[in-house]
Amino acid sequence: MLNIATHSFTDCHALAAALAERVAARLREAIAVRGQALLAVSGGSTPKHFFERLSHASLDWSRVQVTLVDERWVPESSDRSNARLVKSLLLQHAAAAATFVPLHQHAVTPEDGLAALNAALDALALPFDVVVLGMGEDGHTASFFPGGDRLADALDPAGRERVLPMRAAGAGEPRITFTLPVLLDARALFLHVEGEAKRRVLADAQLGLGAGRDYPVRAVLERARVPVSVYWCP
Ligand SMILES: O=C(O)[C@H](O)[C@@H](O)[C@H](O)[C@H](O)COP(=O)(O)O
Repeated sequence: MLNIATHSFTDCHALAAALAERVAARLREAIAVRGQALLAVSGGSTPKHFFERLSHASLDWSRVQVTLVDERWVPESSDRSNARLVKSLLLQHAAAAATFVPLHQHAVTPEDGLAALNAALDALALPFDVVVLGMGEDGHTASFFPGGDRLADALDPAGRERVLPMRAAGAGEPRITFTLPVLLDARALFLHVEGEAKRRVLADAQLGLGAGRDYPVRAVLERARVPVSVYWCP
């Protein structure tokens, strides 16, 4: 039995507001208990309204570290950069006081940048308090792409790496991604999915039927130790 709580909205702005409030509450709780909070967000197009709402949340952002679940290996000057997205939409207003830990390093390939990235990640107070995942219509989440060259390593329950490079036909540029064990250590897991096509993909992944059995997102749903809160709107 999968541990999933689904929150459906008819209006995506209402979803963004509700998700931002839930995430903010978890960050406040972490600050109250541990004096700091660690948030990992996804990039792509889905989280834009959510980022805008969360950027106004009233909490002590100076105690919050923000990073990405995964990143495209492009400089911040690229429109494809998730860091650029987070900086422009999330790290503004109240959230401008947060500390951002980017994944992309000044190196040509993710492999070349791995040592520098691992050194930078030592600053993170893992485990994550909150992880917000997205999902693609091919069933990928984070950079766990179907057919990804390091997919098995990234999903390996016994894997020791915090991050791994990933290349896949559907990924565009090379990626860097937190591995599944690190993401599943999170104290709270959210999956933000919008649109009818993705609803069907997620339903197939939940049922584990046909193609759904092999969708990488199913590994998250199956192995999560905390409930996965799915936030969906059409
Ligand atoms: O960098 C990325 O692409 C992401 O972090 C990725 O995992 C994303 O969440 C999905 O691809 C959904 O992307 P959209 O929101 O653009 O559909």
